[in-house]
Amino acid sequence: MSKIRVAIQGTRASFHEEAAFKYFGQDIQTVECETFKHTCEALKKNEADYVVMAIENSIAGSLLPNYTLLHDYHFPIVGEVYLSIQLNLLALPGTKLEQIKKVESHPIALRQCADYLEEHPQFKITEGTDTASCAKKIAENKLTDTAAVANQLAAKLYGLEIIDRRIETNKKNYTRFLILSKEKTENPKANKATLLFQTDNSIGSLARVLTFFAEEQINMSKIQSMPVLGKRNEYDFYVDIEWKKQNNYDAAIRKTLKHTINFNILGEYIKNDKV
Ligand SMILES: O=C(O)C(=O)Cc1ccccc1
Repeated sequence: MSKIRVAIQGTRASFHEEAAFKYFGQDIQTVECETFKHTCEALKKNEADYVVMAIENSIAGSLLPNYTLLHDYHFPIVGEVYLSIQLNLLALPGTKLEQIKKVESHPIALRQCADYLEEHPQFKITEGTDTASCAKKIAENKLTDTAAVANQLAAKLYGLEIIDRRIETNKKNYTRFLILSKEKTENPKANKATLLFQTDNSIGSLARVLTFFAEEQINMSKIQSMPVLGKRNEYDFYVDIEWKKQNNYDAAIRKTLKHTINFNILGEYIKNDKV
């Protein structure tokens, strides 16, 4: 049987692939894409079955351009995965820390080990497209003066050595990834949903909707607003909600539908408890 094809932004062994492994298991075919938009295009053109897309990081916050992609492509969200972001300094085997002059990684990863990098002012820092591509470049070009900030998976895949382990500032730092597919799948065990709607620009219009959730014992785990393109004072609200009883969810949706504009359920899926 052919493997599930999963599109990720970046290179094999990046955190996106680690997230894909956590959700689907290791027996998948990773489709490497240059940008997040390319991952959506791969799904649209049937070159992939799923997209794994980071949406939020505990340090860097929401990845706002990815909310725009959710809006524009409208692919159903079929799952989520939280990944603990554990960062290491990777170099060619046998390299000593004293030899390292340059450090390269994804901007979020660099930000997450800011304290460590400040302690080593001799490093010249460069941003790359993803953590794993920086590791791969060191291995392919045999760069003896360069290190990458990346995960253990990248060390293993590209034959690099971890010369400093767990260099992230905050050890409880995580990223939330969404799993997108082309088709909606009914999941009777779903206990979380992402909604997208607008409210009119009047007093209490959003507050009223939030009250419906409270009345139905529904927990709102996140709200993100994004301006509606070309319309001043109008916003799209992306709301994540969690429930215990299906009838509470159904009732809340019925009420919300009546009091919002352009109401959409972007996906109903199983909540991934944080790592
Ligand atoms: O560069 C990577 O490995 C990615 O997948 C992007 C990223 C970087 C840091 C934290 C989470 C995701």
